[in-house]
Amino acid sequence: MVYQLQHVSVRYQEHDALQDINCTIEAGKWISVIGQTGAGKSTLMQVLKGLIPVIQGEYQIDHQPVSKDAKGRLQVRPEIGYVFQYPEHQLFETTVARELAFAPKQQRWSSSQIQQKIAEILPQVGLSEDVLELAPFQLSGGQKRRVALASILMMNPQVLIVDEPTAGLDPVGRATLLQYLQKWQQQDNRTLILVSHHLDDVAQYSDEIILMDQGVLIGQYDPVTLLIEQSHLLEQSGLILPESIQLLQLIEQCYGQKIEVDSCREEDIFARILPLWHRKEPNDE
Ligand SMILES: Nc1ncnc2c1ncn2[C@@H]1O[C@H](COP(=O)(O)OP(=O)(O)OP(=O)(O)O)[C@@H](O)[C@H]1O
Repeated sequence: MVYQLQHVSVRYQEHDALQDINCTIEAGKWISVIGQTGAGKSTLMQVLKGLIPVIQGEYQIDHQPVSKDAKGRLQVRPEIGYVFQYPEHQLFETTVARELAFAPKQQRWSSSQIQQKIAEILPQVGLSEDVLELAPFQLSGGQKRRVALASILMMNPQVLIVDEPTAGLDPVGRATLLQYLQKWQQQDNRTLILVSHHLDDVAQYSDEIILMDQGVLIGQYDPVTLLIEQSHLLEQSGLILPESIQLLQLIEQCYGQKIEVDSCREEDIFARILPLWHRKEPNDE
């Protein structure tokens, strides 16, 4: 599947939330959307999911225009799973098992189909069957978020939008959740769209990054192009570079030498920095 926005604008009352957006989301990739608060990230995601209409421009799926009326936009929804920011606020059933079964029951799945799917999904999000009979309010923040994610994965979306999934989680919880998302995405050529303020997370996992600023799409880049070669764009948009890349820049300045990198993953950056560090003192030829 290919999702394309062509010259799309969205307005809330008098405020332009998205202005003349062009972007292409291709299947099988991890695409991150970054930008400061109010940049238009969630609005862009709602357009992709078909939740809000575009006032100008066109939304196409596999080169076919998506109808602008509510009925046409409804057809987009099943194939795209959307985990909202703070999804735990949307857990409303009395037990986790009932929560996970809710949407499949609406689609008239049999009980055994539901049980089979729950058994498949729980380990994918790092939950054990022990949580099934617990009430959502008995779970930790991280567990609630995983239950919310599991309830969306139950319906087999091929595209998953996750809006700030790591907000409020500690570093271990963040890494664990993102690793589960990566495993999910890498199976079956799936597409994951991560909305995030955390450039560290984005640098670690993305195939492509969409940078937004004040309703404008600044560009869609691979991580090395944006975080290394065009890092001034991030600074202009008020975003702070990951610490590993700040360190890379500092070492380049100290040694007066450009360090070539082909990945923005923290471990790959350190693998390039350390040999130079061990070899010589700064500016000591
Ligand atoms: N329902 C709405 N009615 C009016 N204005 C809105 C509405 N939703 C969003 N906006 C405005 O549109 C702009 C873009 O909002 P959006 O939520 O898309 O930004 P964002 O980048 O996702 O921000 P955040 O990182 O804080 O979630 C903001 O100025 C916001 O105040």
